[in-house]
Amino acid sequence: MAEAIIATDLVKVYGRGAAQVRALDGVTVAFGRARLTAITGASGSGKSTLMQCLAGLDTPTSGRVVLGDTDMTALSDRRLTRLRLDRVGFVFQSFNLLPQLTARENILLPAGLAGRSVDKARLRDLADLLGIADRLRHLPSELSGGQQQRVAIARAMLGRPEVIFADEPTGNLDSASSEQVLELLRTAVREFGQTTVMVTHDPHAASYADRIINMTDGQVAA
Ligand SMILES: Nc1ncnc2c1ncn2[C@@H]1O[C@H](COP(=O)(O)OP(=O)(O)OP(=O)(O)O)[C@@H](O)[C@H]1O
Repeated sequence: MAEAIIATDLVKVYGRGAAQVRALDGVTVAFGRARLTAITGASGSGKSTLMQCLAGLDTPTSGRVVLGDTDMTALSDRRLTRLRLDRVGFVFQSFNLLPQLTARENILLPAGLAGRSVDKARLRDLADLLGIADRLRHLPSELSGGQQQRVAIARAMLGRPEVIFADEPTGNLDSASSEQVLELLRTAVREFGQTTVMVTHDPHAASYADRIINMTDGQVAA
């Protein structure tokens, strides 16, 4: 199957009564395997809500999300947590590294939580590819923002998850570090066939994608 994720008729409503917001207003969209897809749109258009629903971090009010052959919207919270650990990788704007752990320990954390054995050779190769091989023993506070984000990308890639979700991955980076991070996400797609979905409001970041999905008022614009 050429699609890694298929979302059908996704609706997400926050709040009630007069304060009600339809953050997603009937979104149907598919994400191709081994492709880098960017989700763009104005502030408040529903980008983050869509990503949260696709990644199983939030539950849509109605509609369906299918990852591979699994209907995520039919899963219990416990199974959804397990699915995220086993099959999804995350990269966030704020890096989300644990400050008391070294770069290496941060990279290994999801594998530890999932009870997966670690491919040490892959860890070395990834660290080389991402240019952090000599930083692995350092704490996040001893790394630049760009290095921290590359550690977060290594963490997301190590277990070869079916999909990597990146939420504004360059939002806290200077332009040189942003270029590096975007090149590395492209490399992940090209070299490892890693399906990647990136939320960004930056047109330049979106230009690295194979495909751009534009959100307007909770809908995918034509
Ligand atoms: N937890 C929440 N409770 C209530 N309303 C919310 C919540 N999360 C998002 N919203 C609303 O849903 C709409 C879509 O928000 P969302 O964060 O998905 O937009 P976005 O496109 O990612 O915006 P930005 O680029 O500013 O991050 C907005 O109107 C927002 O205020």
